Amino acid sequence: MSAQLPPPRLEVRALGRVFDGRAVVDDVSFAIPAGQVTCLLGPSGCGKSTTLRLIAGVDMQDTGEIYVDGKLICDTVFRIPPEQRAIGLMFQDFALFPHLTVAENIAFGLKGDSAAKRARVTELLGKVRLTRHRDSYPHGLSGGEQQRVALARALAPRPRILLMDEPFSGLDERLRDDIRDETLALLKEENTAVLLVTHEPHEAMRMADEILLMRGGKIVQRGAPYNLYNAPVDRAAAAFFSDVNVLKGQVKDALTETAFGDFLTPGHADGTEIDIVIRPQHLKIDFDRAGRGPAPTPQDGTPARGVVERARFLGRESLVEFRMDFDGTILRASVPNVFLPKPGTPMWLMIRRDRCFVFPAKGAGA
Ligand SMILES: Nc1ncnc2c1ncn2[C@@H]1O[C@H](COP(=O)(O)OP(=O)(O)OP(=O)(O)O)[C@@H](O)[C@H]1O
Repeated sequence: MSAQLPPPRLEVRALGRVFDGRAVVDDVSFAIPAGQVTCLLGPSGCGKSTTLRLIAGVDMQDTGEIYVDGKLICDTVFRIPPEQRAIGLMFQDFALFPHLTVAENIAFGLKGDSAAKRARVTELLGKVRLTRHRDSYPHGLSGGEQQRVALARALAPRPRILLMDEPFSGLDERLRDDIRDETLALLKEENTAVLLVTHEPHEAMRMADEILLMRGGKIVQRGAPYNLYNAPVDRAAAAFFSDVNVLKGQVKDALTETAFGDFLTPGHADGTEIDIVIRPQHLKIDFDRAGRGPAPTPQDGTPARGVVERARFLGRESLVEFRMDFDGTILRASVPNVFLPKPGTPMWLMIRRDRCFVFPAKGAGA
């Protein structure tokens, strides 16, 4: 007999919320199993926090259902109140109780006998490395320490699901990556199902098992970070994760001609406007040899000449902007380490064909 998979910890089906006649959350469906971190990623105003609020039960959807461990907790008529949903919450401002000690803050949502409560608080204090701050008050702690108290408090009652709304945005930029990594390790240890809302692609890439990319109330793409970065559904999805260059062209006989050679664009009618999208790190640069550039290759197509407009050192890499001879377009190339050619220097660019994304210009998603 085959073992049956448990239902997902959290499942939402066709969730919708309308404000002032506008669908702010529009047909959103997803599921999160135990131990998985899912990031709801998107620009400001796309409906991330509203989705979280519906799941938390502080707002009610107009359409759709929410399930925890396969049990319906809310549809448009039936609704389990927020405090009975076994859902933990953690927000940007941490919302610690200032008049309670660290241990009392962590114990706040715990039920049961006091020995069990004390044991759970002691366990979590150890896990978030705050044992020596047990009797301190929140105002005496650093931002990172306060974040760890908030995390411990949210996890203390062993919620089935933890909802996190921009939980790192109030922290010092230099600390954030370490705190993200520590938080992720603890979430995995506790085997929690996590829905984390963020507008930062870097954070989603670092934290998520699965990313739900949201735009205009809808999930436009979902998948592992690698897949979203390397196979975006449209130009806006590509541009959400990094700066991009866009070459424009028009389909003729299943090909799109550009200054970098022809691209195969099958399945598009003649005359369709095409965007060829390429990230700056996938441009190759070569020197100009008396007006000549490198030979074309199947991988990189035809080189095109440009002139350095400006070059900046950004730490790990240098960003060089070129004004291209073919039509004055500016293209940006990212080069590891220090590469700072002088403005006006002629150079040749090639684009890595295997790293280009081809989209019809209509429906660019922007
Ligand atoms: N109670 C409300 N009444 C009317 N409009 C609302 C309400 N709550 C949210 N909105 C609108 O819904 C849209 C989505 O808001 P939401 O807070 O979910 O976005 P978000 O993606 O979380 O953005 P941010 O990262 O800026 O918080 C916004 O245009 C917002 O103004």
